[in-house]
Amino acid sequence: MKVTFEELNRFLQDQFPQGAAYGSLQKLGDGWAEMTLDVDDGHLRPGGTVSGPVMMGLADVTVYAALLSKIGLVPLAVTTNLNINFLRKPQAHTPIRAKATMLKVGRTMGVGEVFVYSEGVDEPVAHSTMTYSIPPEKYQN
Ligand SMILES: CC(C)(COP(=O)(O)OP(=O)(O)OC[C@H]1O[C@@H](n2cnc3c(N)ncnc32)[C@H](O)[C@@H]1OP(=O)(O)O)[C@@H](O)C(=O)NCCC(=O)NCCSC(=O)Cc1ccccc1
Repeated sequence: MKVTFEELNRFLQDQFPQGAAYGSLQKLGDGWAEMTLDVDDGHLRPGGTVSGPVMMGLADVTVYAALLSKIGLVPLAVTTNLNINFLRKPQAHTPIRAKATMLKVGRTMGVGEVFVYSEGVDEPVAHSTMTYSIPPEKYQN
């Protein structure tokens, strides 16, 4: 593991303070991460359900966290592909939780998957796969 929970949390707070709107880091392991988001009125769409971009944003930053656990604090690692299936309707005003796992991390790219859950419901509300591009060393800081 290239970074601890505390180091990554500090990095996110310093470099990406607006990221709190996407979710907050809860757990970090070697190649995996969990983040949650407290759902409020601003996250809802017509019909009173959590909007797709909200779930997608949480999924994206959770894979970012899982990737950084493997490669260290690399700000310019960027998403180049994201597929998502919205599987079930999340509960309104109930936190959503994302659990991301890296499937492969190479020199130039990382592939991860993430499940999104609505708290209190066992089955996932969304599933996403993502590819991140890892910059060459000269662009890593
Ligand atoms: C850069 C690249 C991924 C690849 O470029 P291409 O031209 O296809 O390939 P090329 O190899 O020619 O490279 C050209 C030059 O670029 C440099 N280089 C720099 N960085 C990288 C890198 N990472 N990967 C690779 N290269 C990198 C590289 O060294 C080279 O420099 P050089 O000519 O040798 O000196 C491009 O397709 C792109 O930017 N796509 C859009 C991605 C995007 O916007 N995603 C969404 C926002 S992120 C998000 O939302 C998630 C999030 C949000 C918030 C918080 C957490 C997570």
